Amino acid sequence: MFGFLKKKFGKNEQAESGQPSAEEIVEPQATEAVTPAVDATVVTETAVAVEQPAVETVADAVPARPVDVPVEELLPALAPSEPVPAAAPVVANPPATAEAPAKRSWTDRLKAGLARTRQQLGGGLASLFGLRKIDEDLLEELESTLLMADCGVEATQHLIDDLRLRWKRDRLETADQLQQALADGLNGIIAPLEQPLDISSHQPFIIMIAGVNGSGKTTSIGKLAKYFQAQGKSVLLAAGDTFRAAAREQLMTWGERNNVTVVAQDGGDAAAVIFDAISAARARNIDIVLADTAGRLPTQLHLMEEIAKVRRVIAKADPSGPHEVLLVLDANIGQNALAQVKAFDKAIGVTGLVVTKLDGTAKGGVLAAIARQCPKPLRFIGVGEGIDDLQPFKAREFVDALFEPGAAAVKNGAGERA
Ligand SMILES: Nc1nc2c(ncn2[C@@H]2O[C@H](COP(=O)(O)OP(=O)(O)OP(=O)(O)O)[C@@H](O)[C@H]2O)c(=O)[nH]1
Repeated sequence: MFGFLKKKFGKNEQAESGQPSAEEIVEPQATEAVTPAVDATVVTETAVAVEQPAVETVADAVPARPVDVPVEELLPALAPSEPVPAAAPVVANPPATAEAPAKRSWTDRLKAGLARTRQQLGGGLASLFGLRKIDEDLLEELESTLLMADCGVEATQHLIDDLRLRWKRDRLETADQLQQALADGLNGIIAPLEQPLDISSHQPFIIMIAGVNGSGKTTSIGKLAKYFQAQGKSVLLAAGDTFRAAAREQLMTWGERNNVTVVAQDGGDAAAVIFDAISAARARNIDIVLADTAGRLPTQLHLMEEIAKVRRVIAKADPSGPHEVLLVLDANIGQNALAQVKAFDKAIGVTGLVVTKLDGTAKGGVLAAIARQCPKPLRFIGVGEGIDDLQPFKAREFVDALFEPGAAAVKNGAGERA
């Protein structure tokens, strides 16, 4: 919490005019393995791209790069002898104990992560259902419970209407039956959000990551890098959060952990870093580019304009890109997520969502609100800080974790209609 505040304050005063000082391509373990010839290809390709007339139209976004500058000057960190900056923490082998909790299955972690929302929803329902008969008063109380779990007015109304219908039509009597009906109703609402990200259409597949300060962008990039690597894909990270000094190091740490190349720059222009990262990825036949961006609030209009520009520059680097614009939402913000989706969508055309920190909140119902009011494919959900704590969203799995079968009856020792 305090760390978050610290970061937030450190970043709100973002300098917009910083120029790049030193650009780096950091390859945690493979620095020696990359031959100068490969590096030269990367830079050459970058230079060629810059020569294209179209790029000149975004000169305001990308610092002008003389095309005849020697390779070493353009991207000095490409030289194999260049060491990783001292400021970059090296976590090549994180302590085994740090990863130990991640040995639990995803289902277990999801259940544990959703404990607070389950307590709000499932537990709240258990106490509602357990001791009384199903009637309109109970439905009314249920409505409040759903609203308190941040399901939002629209989704809540929909769920209650659906429940009333099932209660009468299916003659529901027991707490478990009602809970099951609610689970089915919720599943019906959020199932359309389940649209797994297909990265097979382009190579490199460029994923731009956006969101407000501290929503979990950089952490999610680290987790995604591991996730995609596990699918047999090669990944390159672009340290496009050039405003917060620690963000670059944070990304490098994730790069170290996953043995993934990170293209970074000491300060300077996010668009330029991402542009170069795309060129590097193309030269190296990388499958996926994960491009970080600085956090910003939708109310910071100049920063929203800046991120729109970053998006345009990505399109200059690859006319078909970005192939995915992921908005990272902190589940703790509840209903505010809706405003964030709308604002970022307007600025950069959001194509998918990541909802993080579902483990720290009782507001997991916000997924229902998103599904009803601003449906965007929910690609991934995060339920913890561990590297494996981010996985593709699966509606039924989510609902099952929220409503464990039998919870209502067990919790109260009585599930039958009174
Ligand atoms: N509990 C929990 N913490 C998370 C999750 N995802 C991210 N975090 C934490 O949230 C904090 C902020 O994450 P960052 O990845 O730095 O967020 P960011 O959006 O890159 O931040 P800025 O660059 O400041 O905008 C870190 O302490 C993360 O460990 C999650 O799913 N659960």
